[in-house]
Amino acid sequence: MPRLVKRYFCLLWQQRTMATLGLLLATITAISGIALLAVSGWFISATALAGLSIAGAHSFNYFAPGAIVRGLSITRTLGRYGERLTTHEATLRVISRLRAELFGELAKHSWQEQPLNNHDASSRLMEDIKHAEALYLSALVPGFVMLLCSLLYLITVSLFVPDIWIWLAPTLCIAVFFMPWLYMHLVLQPQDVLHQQRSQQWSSASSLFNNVRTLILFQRFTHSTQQLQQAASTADYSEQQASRAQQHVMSLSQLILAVQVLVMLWQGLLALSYGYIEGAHLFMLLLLTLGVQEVILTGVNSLANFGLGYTALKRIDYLASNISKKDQRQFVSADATVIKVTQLSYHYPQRQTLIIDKVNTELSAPHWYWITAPSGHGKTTFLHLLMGHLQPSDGTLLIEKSSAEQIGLMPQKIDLLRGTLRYNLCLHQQHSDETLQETLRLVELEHWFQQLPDGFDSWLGEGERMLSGGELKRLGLARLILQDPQILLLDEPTAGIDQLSAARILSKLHHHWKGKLVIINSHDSSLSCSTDKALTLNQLAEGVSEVQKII
Ligand SMILES: Nc1ncnc2c1ncn2[C@@H]1O[C@H](COP(=O)(O)OP(=O)(O)OP(=O)(O)O)[C@@H](O)[C@H]1O
Repeated sequence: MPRLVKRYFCLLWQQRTMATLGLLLATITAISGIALLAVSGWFISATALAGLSIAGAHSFNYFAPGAIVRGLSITRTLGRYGERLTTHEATLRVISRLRAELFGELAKHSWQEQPLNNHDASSRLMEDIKHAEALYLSALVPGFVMLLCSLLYLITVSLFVPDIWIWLAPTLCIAVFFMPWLYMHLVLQPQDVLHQQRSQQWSSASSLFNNVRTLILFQRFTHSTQQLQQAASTADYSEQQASRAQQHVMSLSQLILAVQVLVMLWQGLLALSYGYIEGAHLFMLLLLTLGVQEVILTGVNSLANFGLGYTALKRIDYLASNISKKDQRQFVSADATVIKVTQLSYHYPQRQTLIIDKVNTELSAPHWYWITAPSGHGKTTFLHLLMGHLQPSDGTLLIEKSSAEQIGLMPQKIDLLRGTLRYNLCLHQQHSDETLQETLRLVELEHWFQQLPDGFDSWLGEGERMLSGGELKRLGLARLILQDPQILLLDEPTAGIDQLSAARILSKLHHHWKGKLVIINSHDSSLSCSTDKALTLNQLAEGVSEVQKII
């Protein structure tokens, strides 16, 4: 059994009192509903028969059945309220724990390795979580009620008409087991595929709208809209198929239930002709059959929902167990900050070729290392391995006299958060205005800062004040300066900044980060200082690379 399925039932077990009470009340509600229909039907027909003669009308006991009908009606109402309270409470408790655990696991996801954050994948995930959460409320409760009511129905009718269960059991089994299976395969699974198609369509449409200008510029707009239309008509066709299948399955269900009523009527009439039962009882049994069928019709979806929920949990489990890799970097105490890389190899899960292959090197503070290599040769990948965002396929990364918190990365692409400049610089940390001003001076953003209307409280981001490419890089550097880690990893820190400014900023940072270990990915090693060291990532053969210390 998949780990998450076990975990789900474990969480449900923790709420067993509430969940069992919910099941019990749901069963009581359903049974009293069915009984109400049957007894009131019998009561009406028995009263009518009694009313045919004066003696019968006088001798008939109206009070007992009347009280039973009233009692059943009250039980059903109370049961329904109680059931809602308990089942919803239990579901809420299980869901909140399950969601917290799932999102906790997903937070460990290595976004570099699997692009889970794209619309298709996240929409699929949300749909799966929804199906999984519906397990108790939409599958277990109605499924349990359906099975129990069907069993009690068989026992009850057999008490009145012996051996009738032999005739009714096959149709009941088809309605209870085969129809949910059919419903899942013909209706729910195509609907699942449809959800995928619609979400792909949505992401293509949003990509189209976001890139209208580029597409028009390259004269590909008409082509893209045609593709979108094609995707839309495929999804429309799937939707038609799914709704047609749903109609067919529902008609088949009705047919099976009609057969069940006919079997009941046929066997009941036979029993009546042999004098085993009275007419009023036969009428009651027929109403009982109709009542049970209502429960079965709701239950059919529930067993199908169970299948969907189970598959969804299995899928999330697979995802979670494949993404939460343990940090393989080893941190040891020592006198100096050193990174020892031994036989380090890495390949992205989607690709078989190694991006980094058996790399051996030692990088120590207080030095600046410049990694230069042609584009696409794994420089960024190497930094993400050092940062712990990616885990090595092979080899070891030993980091001496430092901890995971003491390693900071300035990524190639600097994201601007929609918020104030202070928020964008501090990222939820506290720094005085003097420190922020000093930092802006280091990255030469002080002139830009002076033009801001509200100083550090000026809003930045889409629709507000945007920064140029070079200014964004400086903001990224400023964030790292404020974070102040022991080991600094800089990915293209000066791209987009003019050479003179870049040289000035780096010279200031050399002074500011004195004593630290700095590793830079850059295509412009001419900016390096005479004391810096260079590393080249040489691609030796297809997919084979090596870090080589050349100075
Ligand atoms: N998330 C990913 N999934 C699969 N392959 C990837 C992923 N990220 C990068 N790659 C591939 O790994 C290789 C190395 O990429 P990387 O970004 O490390 O190169 P780089 O040397 O930093 O390039 P650049 O100088 O252009 O920034 C490239 O061929 C790239 O296509």
